[in-house]
Amino acid sequence: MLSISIAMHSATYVTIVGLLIGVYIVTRRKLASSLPLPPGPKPMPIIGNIHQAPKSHGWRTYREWSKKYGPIVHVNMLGQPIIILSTSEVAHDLLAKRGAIFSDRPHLFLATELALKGLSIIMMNYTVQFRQHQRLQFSVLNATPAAAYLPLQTLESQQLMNDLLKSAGGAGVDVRGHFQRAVASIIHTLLYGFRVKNYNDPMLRAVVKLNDEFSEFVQVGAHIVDQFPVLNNLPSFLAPWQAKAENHYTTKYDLRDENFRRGLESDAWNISKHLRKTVKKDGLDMPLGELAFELGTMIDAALDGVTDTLIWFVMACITEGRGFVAKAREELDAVVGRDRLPVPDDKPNLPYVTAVVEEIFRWRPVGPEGVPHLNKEETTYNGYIIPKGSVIVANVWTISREEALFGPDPDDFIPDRWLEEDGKTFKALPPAVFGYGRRICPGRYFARNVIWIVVAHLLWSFDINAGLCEETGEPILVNPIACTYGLVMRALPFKASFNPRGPWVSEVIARDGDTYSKDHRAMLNQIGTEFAKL
Ligand code: HEM
Repeated sequence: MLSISIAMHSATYVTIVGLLIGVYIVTRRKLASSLPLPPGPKPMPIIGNIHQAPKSHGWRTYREWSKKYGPIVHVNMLGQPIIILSTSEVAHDLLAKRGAIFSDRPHLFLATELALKGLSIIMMNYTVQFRQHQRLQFSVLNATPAAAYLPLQTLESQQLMNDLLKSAGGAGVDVRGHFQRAVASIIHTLLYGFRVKNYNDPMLRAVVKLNDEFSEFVQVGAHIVDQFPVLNNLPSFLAPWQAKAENHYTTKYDLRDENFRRGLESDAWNISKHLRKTVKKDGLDMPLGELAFELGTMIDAALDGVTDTLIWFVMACITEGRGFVAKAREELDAVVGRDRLPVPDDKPNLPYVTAVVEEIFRWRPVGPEGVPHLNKEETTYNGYIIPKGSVIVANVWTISREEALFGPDPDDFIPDRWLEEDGKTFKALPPAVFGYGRRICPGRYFARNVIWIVVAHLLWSFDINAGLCEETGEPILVNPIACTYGLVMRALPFKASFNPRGPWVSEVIARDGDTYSKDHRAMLNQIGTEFAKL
């Protein structure tokens, strides 16, 4: 969590030591409350728990802490209280039921710097300005508008099956590029009116690079300036994060501005044009540059969350045995048959496939530490005090593994845990992956829809196995938990092979063939017609 490894001039250290002593004194005074802080590892004077802070993959340590100290843990990082919530109940009690005070975001310098410019919507506090953005998000992402995107999501999934079919028979492919292209194409078509046909498209590569950078910016405590904003007054050669933030901001601004213009100039309906109209019609106080960033935030959130969830599904197929795949196929064969791909209308009759999707979110939540919240007022909970301005981490990794809710063997991929004994009715289990309360992910309907379609198509179409070693021809062993650390948990690159599970698969996929000749403008205009009726 806290990797304060920034090389600094000795003057900086003197400043920091002074600040630490100041913070220690202030913190001690502040905590002279009658109620205790939640339990947690024993802190040292001044530095707090910094010596115990995990250098990376904090969610692993948080799980251990929750076993030792319980569902609500307090740690102190150089005076900054951090509260880690590890059961669904405490996360709901605080982040949802007390949303009025738990809906701000912590000051993470690099991310907040962008937010202050009105450009990182996800890191804005819950202000009037933020709520305008949220209204726009809901207007295009809620369940009803999201349903209008199903035909386009289905088309891109068909294109994906077509792309994967071409790789059949070989040693396997790194799927990230194929999935990124498909997800990027869906979201760029809807937002800006153009499809993305190649994963090496320079625009797509730029978005991916910026997302990787942002994922690092948002780690709690990754930069010492997050704890001590005063350090930002240092000359720029002592404050390397300033150039980093500025460069990130400029690159992002140019990219989003260009895409937004493309959207506005396009002759078909798209979300850029739709939201610009809404802003005018509703008289919202939002300059066009800020609206461009609203759209860019949706692009980033969709690309990361959806792509990585799909990659974890492939990982589950390779490493978690064939049991669930066979069961899903039995259902697909009975309901869909073998002469067409599954379609969204089949969903009510395919509960097991839906349970597979829920299990991916649980087994590998792509944001294992959620997105941090911050409480703007001091409050108490279950006999503990939660100081004002605490960073609140929903420990999604552990919440998704609560045996009391999800049953035994929480580290195993078992879709059946979502269903009652009849195999059809869903249990009322609370998913954690999309966050909580007023900041819950507005893209969750969109995400669930597209992930369901792609997973149903993949299960219907392919035997998915580990890629083969080029020299020996043997399957390459894949570590099912090897992943990056950041806001998003990405599987480390691995190869997977996609072979049609029968001759009918190639026939059906080839029958639709390449989808680029389809008129996506007509599909967009159809969405526009449906929006006009809402
Ligand atoms: C599997 C896919 C996805 C996952 C796991 C995911 C997860 C999350 C989480 C955990 C949050 C923060 C919630 C909180 O603070 O409690 C969030 C926020 C957000 N997500 Fe998603 N998301 C996904 C897909 C999408 C998609 C497809 C879109 C848009 C098309 C989207 C748009 C957003 C936006 C705009 C926010 C910021 C909301 C705010 O700060 O209040 N997400 N998402």
